[in-house]
Amino acid sequence: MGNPKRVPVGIVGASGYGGVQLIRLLMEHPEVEIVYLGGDSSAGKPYTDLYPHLFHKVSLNVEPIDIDVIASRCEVVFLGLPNGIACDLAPILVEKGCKVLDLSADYRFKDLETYTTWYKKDRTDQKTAQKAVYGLPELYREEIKASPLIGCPGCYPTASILALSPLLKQGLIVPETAIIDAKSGTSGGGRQAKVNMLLAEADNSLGAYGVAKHRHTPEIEQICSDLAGHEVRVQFTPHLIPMVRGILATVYATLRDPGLVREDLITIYGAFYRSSSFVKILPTGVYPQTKWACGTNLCYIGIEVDPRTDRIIVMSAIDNLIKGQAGQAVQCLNLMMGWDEALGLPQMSFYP
Ligand SMILES: NC(=O)C1=CN([C@@H]2O[C@H](COP(=O)(O)OP(=O)(O)OC[C@H]3O[C@@H](n4cnc5c(N)ncnc54)[C@H](OP(=O)(O)O)[C@@H]3O)[C@@H](O)[C@H]2O)C=CC1
Ligand SMILES: CC(=O)N[C@@H](CCC(=O)OP(=O)(O)O)C(=O)O
Repeated sequence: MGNPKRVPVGIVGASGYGGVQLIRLLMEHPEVEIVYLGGDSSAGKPYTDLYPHLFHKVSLNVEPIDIDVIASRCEVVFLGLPNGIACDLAPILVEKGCKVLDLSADYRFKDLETYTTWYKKDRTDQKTAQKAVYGLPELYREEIKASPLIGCPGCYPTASILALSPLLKQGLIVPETAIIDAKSGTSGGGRQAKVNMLLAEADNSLGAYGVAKHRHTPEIEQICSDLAGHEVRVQFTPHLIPMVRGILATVYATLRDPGLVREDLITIYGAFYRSSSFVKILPTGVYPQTKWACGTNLCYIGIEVDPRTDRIIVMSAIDNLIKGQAGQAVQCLNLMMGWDEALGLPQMSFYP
């Protein structure tokens, strides 16, 4: 029997990287109890068949995805599934009174036409999608508190948007000049086997992919447009880098006022993120490394200005599986439940 005071939580897609990261975080969270783990091909297996090192922590089996079972047992449901599946499950779960946090792209877009264009899936859940809030607490804290359904951001958008937000909100850059050059570790691609993620393919190499067509572009543009108050287009290029965890996004943009120096911008960023304890603005001349963020829910931001080109260069580092995925979802849950936003979320990496 579990502690009856804890909130019963289910994880659908528990066998994936997002799922196992949620388990790690939620097992240390004082207010919740995991009561359901759901999967597809892994259904029926003891969870520790999939992640044997957790044998002393997790005794649950993976169960088939049965919406009535999930809704009857869980007050909160995390969906860590491939894109295009949550939109069939979330409307029913929300209708049955569950709070839902979707890790996929299904509830990130206000405009479902944009979703359909990029994700090639027609949607019939417009009513549910309207209730969804983009799960980036640093920008939408109050909206998250009031919503039953959170569309948690993608990993690249989290790093990129946190780097650009103060600039766009305060009109400090020419928005169309923004270029995002981002690198991700291979866990960003999930646990399912893919040829480009084989050690022999990815190790000792670095390359771009999805150039001028990655699906995170419209997601980043949606939030940038919201911040700027008009439509914004950005150039986003992701790269796969031979490490397991972490994203480094380096963002370039032209400053409207060439008189601004890096110390001014560090002050502006510090003020913008004053109430956001997970965003760490680095001091003058310090640039972030992914290792500092790995294992934490932090986003480290370093700022530089090149007076020869009048460009600002903002470097943003996160752990793609924590601030870029499972940790951010737990941060949102804390807000939805009225708990301390930082509850159960790690703030110190294992570095060095
Ligand atoms: N990895 C990352 O850095 C980030 C990922 N995301 C997003 O989070 C979501 C989960 O990602 P991640 O954990 O990496 O993915 P994984 O590939 O590691 O896991 C996918 C999960 O979905 C289940 N699944 C696969 N196909 C189906 C299906 N047809 N029906 C039901 N369940 C299915 C799998 O179950 P089984 O194993 O039992 O078949 C598994 O539990 C994705 O939408 C991803 O885009 C968001 C931010 C960052
Ligand atoms: C390295 C790698 O493959 N990364 C993934 C991004 C993961 C993610 O955040 O994807 P969603 O928007 O689907 O949630 C990719 O580029 O497809």
